[in-house]
Amino acid sequence: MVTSILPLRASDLKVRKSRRLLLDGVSLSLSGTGTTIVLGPNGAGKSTLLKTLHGMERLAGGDIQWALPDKQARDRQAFVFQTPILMRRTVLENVAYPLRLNGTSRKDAFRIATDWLNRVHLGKALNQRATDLSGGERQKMALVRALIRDPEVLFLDEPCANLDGRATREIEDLLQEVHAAGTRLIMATHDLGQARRLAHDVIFMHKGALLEQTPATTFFENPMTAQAQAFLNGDIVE
Ligand SMILES: Nc1ncnc2c1ncn2[C@@H]1O[C@H](COP(=O)(O)OP(=O)(O)OP(=O)(O)O)[C@@H](O)[C@H]1O
Repeated sequence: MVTSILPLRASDLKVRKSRRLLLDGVSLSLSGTGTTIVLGPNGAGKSTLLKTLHGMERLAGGDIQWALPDKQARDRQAFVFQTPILMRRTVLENVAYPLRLNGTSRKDAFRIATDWLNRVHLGKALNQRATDLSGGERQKMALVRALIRDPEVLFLDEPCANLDGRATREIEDLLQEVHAAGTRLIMATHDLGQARRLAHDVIFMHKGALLEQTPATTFFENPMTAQAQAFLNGDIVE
């Protein structure tokens, strides 16, 4: 019996907005293990790629196939945005929300949410309004809200942008833990140091095209394309 939504196979994806192709024929496959980091210069299409794979963008062409039917695949994925979406409720209610939607009782949802919040040292903030949290706290809250239904695949779009070193480290530690527990991570970042710390393989995007998908060591030591070499050198990538 097939129980995993992976592998994911995407072929010739095209996404068009305002007559511009934001994804231009992207094909890739993601198997069951590892952490994939999506790199590329500003505007390369990293966010668009993640949102497209998660089913948030309308395809102008191409095809996305999960190993299980779409409904099951959707239920077993989560997405963390660069700027967390906050409900005007308490931290506890925010984190418990996906479980409540799922039909979990209020008592059980609050208990599980409390455990998760303690795990990221937000136990003292349970009853605060989410909107009163700092940037790092908001992102930790968004991350545990995404994790609370134990997704098999977690997409993250620049989750540590604008965070200080300590908050970044806490989030990376949690990501390492959930990866070790079996969650497949696919994450865009601007931070090359973070990419080196977390990546098992790298997708390199440029102008809406996927130029490389290789193991991280190959990418960092021996990138194939001139654009990736320039990017790694800190040059302007044209
Ligand atoms: N709704 C839209 N309409 C038109 N163009 C858009 C739209 N959304 C994004 N774009 C453009 O599509 C391109 C790809 O955007 P995307 O956010 O996917 O890139 P990115 O690699 O994540 O960039 P960044 O690193 O700056 O976050 C950019 O040039 C962006 O300006």
